[in-house]
Amino acid sequence: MQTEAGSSKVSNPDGGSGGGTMATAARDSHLRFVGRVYRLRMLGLGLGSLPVASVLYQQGASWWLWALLMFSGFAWPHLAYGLARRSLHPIHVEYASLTADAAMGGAWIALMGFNLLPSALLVSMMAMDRISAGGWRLCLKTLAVQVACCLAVWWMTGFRFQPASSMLNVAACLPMLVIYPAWLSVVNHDLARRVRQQNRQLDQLTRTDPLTGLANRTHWLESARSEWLRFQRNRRPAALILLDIDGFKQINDRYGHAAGDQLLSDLARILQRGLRDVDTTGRLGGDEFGVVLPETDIERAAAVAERLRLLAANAHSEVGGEKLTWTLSLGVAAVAEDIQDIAAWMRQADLALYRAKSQGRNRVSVAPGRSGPAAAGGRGE
Ligand SMILES: Nc1nc2c(ncn2[C@@H]2O[C@H](COP(=O)(O)OP(=O)(O)OP(=O)(O)O)[C@@H](O)[C@H]2O)c(=O)[nH]1
Repeated sequence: MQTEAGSSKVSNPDGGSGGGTMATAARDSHLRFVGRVYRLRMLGLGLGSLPVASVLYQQGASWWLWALLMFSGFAWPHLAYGLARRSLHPIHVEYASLTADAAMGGAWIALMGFNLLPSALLVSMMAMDRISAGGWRLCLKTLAVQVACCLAVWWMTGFRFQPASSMLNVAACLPMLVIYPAWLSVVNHDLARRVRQQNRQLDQLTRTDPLTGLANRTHWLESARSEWLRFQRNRRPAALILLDIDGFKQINDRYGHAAGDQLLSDLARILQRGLRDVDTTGRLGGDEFGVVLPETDIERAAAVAERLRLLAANAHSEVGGEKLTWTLSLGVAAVAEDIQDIAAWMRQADLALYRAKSQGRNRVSVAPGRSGPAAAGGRGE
């Protein structure tokens, strides 16, 4: 509850600057919060009525106090829910209702003559509820209202003070004592689980290219950097492949941007099928993709690049009922002692890719390194 209550501070229910969608999302989130508080209020006030009823019974209370108890215990939760749901600002109405809950709690404590156990139970359960809904700030704010209301009613009822709790009072407290904290824990646990799940989804979104589902540039570079670091520490081999669709601009111009997008997705599928799970494939931007190959020397990386080239050359994309064939150019570079950082490693692979393009495209070019001079794979057709 804390999370959604907190979100009200940044959202704009009027939709002023954030637009209609944001306002609707904020309202939905506030209504979910209202719904959760409604269920808790029904349970809490319903169970809380029992100890109060036990004290009223002992006092031989008048009918209007019983009527008031029926209202606050069983009618008020529905009224508060209806008011919040109908309001343009459900969150504001809900906070007002939470404050009213606290005021009623304070009044009942005074009306019970501070009967010790029921009073302590009401104070602690309401504090738990407030902290869960809005943190310490809401708790302290409503506590002040609770104390003020308690003192006012105490004064109006002639400062009655009967703190002794009977066995009946103790028994009447038990259902609330047992059920309410357990229920609140379930609700909070469920909420924490949902927040964790949303964080995971958010994390996934920030790492993924939305069109292809591959790693985005930032995530891919992190992966390349960790391989570079592993080489620095343990001298474990690794290689990068940078690849680019040949003449992608013409394909876009001729068949349209949507066809180009489809081709990018097809390429992503080919790369995922043609590589190991430990390899990281990412879209670096436009039609440029990269592969990080851990535990792979330059010869094996060149063979992998050649396999990808052939897979792409033999595949086709369906564009408007037409079969479209396309090719890749690929540059390969292995990590080596003279590569000072990830930017230098990328530069090597990029130069190799540039060479593959300038030598006629649809080919693999390997960066010159300690393993030998620059080499280029053939067209294969
Ligand atoms: N469909 C589509 N096109 C994109 C996207 N991002 C970039 N592009 C286009 O990709 C094209 C890339 O063109 P270039 O960098 O000239 O590459 P190319 O045409 O493949 O030329 P070479 O690489 O030299 O073979 C540009 O026309 C971009 O507008 C995208 O997300 N979807």
